[in-house]
Amino acid sequence: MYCTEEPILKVNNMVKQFGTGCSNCFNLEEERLEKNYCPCCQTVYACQGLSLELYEGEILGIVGESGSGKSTFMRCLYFDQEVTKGSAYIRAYKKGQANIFEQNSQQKRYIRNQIMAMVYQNPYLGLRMNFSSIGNVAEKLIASGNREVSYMTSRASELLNKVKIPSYRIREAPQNFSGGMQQRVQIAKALSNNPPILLLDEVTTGLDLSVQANVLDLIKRIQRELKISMIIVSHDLAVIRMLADRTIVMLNGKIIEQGLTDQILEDPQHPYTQQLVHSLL
Ligand SMILES: Nc1ncnc2c1ncn2[C@@H]1O[C@H](COP(=O)(O)OP(=O)(O)OP(=O)(O)O)[C@@H](O)[C@H]1O
Repeated sequence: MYCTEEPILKVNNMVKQFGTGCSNCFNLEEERLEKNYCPCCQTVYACQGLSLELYEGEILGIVGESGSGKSTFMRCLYFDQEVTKGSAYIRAYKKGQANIFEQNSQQKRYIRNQIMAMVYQNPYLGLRMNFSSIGNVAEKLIASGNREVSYMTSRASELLNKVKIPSYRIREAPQNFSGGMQQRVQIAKALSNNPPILLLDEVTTGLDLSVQANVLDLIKRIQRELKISMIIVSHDLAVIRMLADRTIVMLNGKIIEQGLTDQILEDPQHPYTQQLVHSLL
């Protein structure tokens, strides 16, 4: 299925560096490639030329240890940070003909509202904690031009219902909710404008195991129902195993292995991936 279709998202050679670099950065490339920073000037090369594709209706998992560059990749893709170099094209945006990283801030806002949505590990980044939950979802609808109160109320209630926030609590602020509920409100908010792409960054990290399982089930159910394409980032291969059709393994800002999730789990090629898989057993 995935090979014959045009991808809905294509990222080419994304580079993100923190620091200005020095003349030694590239002379010491071998040494630097072993890590993700230049030992001379300490510039961090968080993403070192990442290229990937996302296909319609699939869940793509990105796994890697802390510091491997997963979150930086997501933040750059969602314009929370500016890329240093690279391009990305989305089929639903200008028919995939425009590099989204080169768009002006108004266009980037449009892409964040209509084309992609993000669920963050830290709900404080995705929600206004002291607004009502229904207000949080409505905010995203307003940002995309909706003004009709009755529509916004019914759409927000429908989405909060979908993520199993009890109807008698939808006017409560997320600051009163448990971690799992806050993540569910974030998911409802992210879905409000029916984006074709959903980005999920360590969304279950820090939650109790049973709460984690509920959120993962919810993500799976939503993907099945809405056929939305997702990129899910986690340091936990068990999370990726449960959700992802395809998996990318990152280390030191680079992709070291990728393939169907089953393939990666059954026959990991890179020593780091082998270590990850063995730690699951
Ligand atoms: N604002 C920043 N300034 C300098 N270095 C940064 C900054 N943000 C991230 N880094 C560095 O970039 C590298 C990649 O970080 P990133 O957070 O993307 O990794 P990660 O795989 O998502 O890990 P984690 O799950 O722990 O966040 C790390 O070496 C990190 O220290």
